[in-house]
Amino acid sequence: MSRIAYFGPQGTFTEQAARSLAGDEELFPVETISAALTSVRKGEADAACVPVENSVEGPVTATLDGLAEEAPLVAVAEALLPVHFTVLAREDVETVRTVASHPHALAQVRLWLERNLPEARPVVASSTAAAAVAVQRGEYDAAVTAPVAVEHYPLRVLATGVADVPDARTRFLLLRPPGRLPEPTGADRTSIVAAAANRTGALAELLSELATRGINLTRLDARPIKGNFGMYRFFIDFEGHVAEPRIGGALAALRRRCNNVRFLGSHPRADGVAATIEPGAANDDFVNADAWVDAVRKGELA
Ligand SMILES: O=C(O)C(=O)C[C@]1(C(=O)O)C=C[C@@H](O)C=C1
Repeated sequence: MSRIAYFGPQGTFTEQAARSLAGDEELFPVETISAALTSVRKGEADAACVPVENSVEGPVTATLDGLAEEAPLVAVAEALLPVHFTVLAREDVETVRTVASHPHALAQVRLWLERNLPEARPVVASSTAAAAVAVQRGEYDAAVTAPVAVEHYPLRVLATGVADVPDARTRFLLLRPPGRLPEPTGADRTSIVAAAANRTGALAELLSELATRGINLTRLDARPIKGNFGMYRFFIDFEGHVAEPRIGGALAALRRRCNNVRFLGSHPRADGVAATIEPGAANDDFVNADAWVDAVRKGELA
């Protein structure tokens, strides 16, 4: 049976995302994002489920860095979860003095903590569920967790539905080694990571390859190339599927221009939003234009 490694332990948001993406695969938790990616690279898992971006706190850098380095992995599916938290504490705690969670979770409840647990010092844990485990062990007084965590960690519920920003969401990826790609649906997302050359206008040139083909970006993040101070790689997500001529053409152009470009997948969007098509930038426009050039080359048209 195939297996999906997810960023755990049990009771994380990532587990919920993995359950929503899994078919009959067996799920197993690992302690870190990097361990989830490694288990696929080593063949211990067929796929990994990890968070990639949050609407309040931005990119999950461990995922981005882990995808840019070592053996390639590609995203074949994504999940988008609404994020509101439950705050759990040990029964014996009267005043909460320490509250643990994943850094992305703490960032999403900063105001709530200041107002409701003013004496609590925030402490970073490897995940929301790891924070609940630490509270059970007596290391901290309270944890900011996913709502499902209470089913795994019987702690006292101090608050539910906690979120500084209503409608916060996190997007998760299901990653596999390169192989067959999901079919295009018309509402797809393609992801790449590219290192632009270190010269004036290099990033603008790279982005213009997408803009001139009418390709709408959905995310752009820069991450340092470790060991090269001042050098960055760019993670770019955009609408469309590599099977489409305009997307294929853009990737070929980026391959020509960039020091380094890695394909990170084309898969259906979880929100089902169809790609924006600018006038003259539909797939048929590209196919017809190529057919015209072919005919011109053969002397059949002018
Ligand atoms: O710790 C978890 O429960 C996770 O799944 C990680 C994570 C994240 O990395 O953003 C997922 C969703 C929430 O935004 C908080 C934490």
